[in-house]
Amino acid sequence: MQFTKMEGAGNDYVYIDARSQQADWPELSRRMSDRHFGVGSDGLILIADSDVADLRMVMFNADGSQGEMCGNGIRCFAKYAIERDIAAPSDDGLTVETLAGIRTVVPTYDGPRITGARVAMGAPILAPARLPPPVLAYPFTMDGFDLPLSFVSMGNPHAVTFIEQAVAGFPLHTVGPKVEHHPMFPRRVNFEIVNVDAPGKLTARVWERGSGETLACGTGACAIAVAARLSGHCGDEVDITLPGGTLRIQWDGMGEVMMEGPATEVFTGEWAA
Ligand SMILES: N[C@H](CCC[C@H](N)C(=O)O)C(=O)O
Repeated sequence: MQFTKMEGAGNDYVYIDARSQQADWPELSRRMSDRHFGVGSDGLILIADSDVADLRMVMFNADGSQGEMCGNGIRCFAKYAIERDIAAPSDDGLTVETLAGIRTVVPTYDGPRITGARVAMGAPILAPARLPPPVLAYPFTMDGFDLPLSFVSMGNPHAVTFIEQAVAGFPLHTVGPKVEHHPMFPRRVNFEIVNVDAPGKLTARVWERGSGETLACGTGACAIAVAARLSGHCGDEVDITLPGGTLRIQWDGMGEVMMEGPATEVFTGEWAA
């Protein structure tokens, strides 16, 4: 089975054209994501046909669970589809059906090559089930750390915390899974820790639901930007520096969140297992 490895700000996925083939995709994501016995990736992304958009993106985390949306992934998805003439973007961009809704991706070019994209990521959802929105700085502690949480959904759930301690030294690999699996989050949660370096300049790390720490998270960066603006840490535009790269996010406090970032094809291969 042919696959293509791509990454957006270091958040790397295996891409497979599934329009005319079927497989046990959750199991394949688990096996292909393994960084020793498989290809090595944060998960699997399928190109599929859609009745309501140019194409449909189906996304699986490394543990085989399905994510509603993937911000870094959708930029690479658009590059994959356009460069292989699977779909042609209109002047408004490529429309992609996801479980979070239809998203529009506008590719950015360096000559003939697509090197990134600008994505309309939808409006944030601030109302978790049983708490009055917006939920900012919800009192929460874990392993002795004070981690006031802001809840933001971009179609997938995020819990964002702003901390004084440098995120680089935070024990994310011990605290992250405990937040991801906390009973407060019946569908688990993506967990972001953030430093406010300066107005409009944030540094963050992400523990992703179903994949562990990734080098970047597109929906997570959007959730961070929304929580930061609502908390007074930034205005309408913010650069979020993650271990794998920097994503530029814009949100005017009302409409859709806009995300800009890179998209890179690394290699193609044949899955033999
Ligand atoms: N782990 C996420 C899906 C991938 C999101 C992330 N890689 C992105 O770029 O948005 C979830 O289960 O909601």
